[in-house]
Amino acid sequence: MNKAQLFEQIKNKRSFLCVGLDPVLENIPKHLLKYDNPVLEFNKQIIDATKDLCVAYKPNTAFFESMGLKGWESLIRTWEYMPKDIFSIADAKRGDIGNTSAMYADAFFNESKSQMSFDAITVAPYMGKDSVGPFLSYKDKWVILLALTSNAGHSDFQLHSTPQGMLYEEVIRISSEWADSGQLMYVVGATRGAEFENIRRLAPDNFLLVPGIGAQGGSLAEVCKYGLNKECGLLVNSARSIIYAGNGPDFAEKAREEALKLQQEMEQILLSAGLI
Ligand SMILES: O=C(O)c1cc(=O)[nH]c(=O)n1[C@@H]1O[C@H](COP(=O)(O)O)[C@@H](O)[C@H]1O
Repeated sequence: MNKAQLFEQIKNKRSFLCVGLDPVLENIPKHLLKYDNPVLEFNKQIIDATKDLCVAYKPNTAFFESMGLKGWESLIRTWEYMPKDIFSIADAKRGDIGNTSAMYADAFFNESKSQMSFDAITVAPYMGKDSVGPFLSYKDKWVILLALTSNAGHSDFQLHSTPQGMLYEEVIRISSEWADSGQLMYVVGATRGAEFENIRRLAPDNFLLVPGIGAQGGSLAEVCKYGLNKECGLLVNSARSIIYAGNGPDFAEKAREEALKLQQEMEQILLSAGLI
């Protein structure tokens, strides 16, 4: 999916919500345990309940990898089940020397090898251009580079001063020479609302993947104040606050109610900004 198609979807659905699919077997409703693959059933029902309200799904691969063979199967089947007009993000946070990154890229982009072909993957920038390049060589796919993350530990490295500015600013400045805003997005945590003005100066046209709304306490209004651009430019992710809104037989309806609240808030923001 290209940038224009993503923006079209945002306008049509009046939403820039990304639903995080981070299933934990112990937390999913007990009545699903009778299914052969409870995690897959959980994901399918969440997708059915939210697909008209969100523009992206982001399974975090850790939640699948931790379940071994069955987990990989759940990830593949979940990807297959996602409507293909919805942006799909493999939140895998990969990055290694070039020939290894090429294998990671195949793992999430090359359907003929791995049975999955996500639209985007999250990538750690730490190892530099030759580690990110193999992901970018898939020209119709997106790389979402970690810039300023939502966790407390972001200050350990990302806020360190360099002669040119903070390290996360360098990540954005340097990486923006590797690909344009049609292929490169950045992760910026919602918990860093005040930094969005600065980030938009460095990356005016890139989409930003913004996790940290909901369970981590980030504010949608604060993110949007400076984060919106002329093509919306934001994919705001929430996982736990949506997928675990309920844990009884009506969990999917509860998830929908939470997603709807966010979609309605987003609709007002898009209207106020004159984007719809
Ligand atoms: O890359 C990410 O998605 C990510 C980056 C970041 O800085 N913070 C962050 O929370 N995430 C992911 O976003 C999701 C947040 O989930 P909730 O806090 O449950 O909404 C998890 O899958 C995290 O791994």
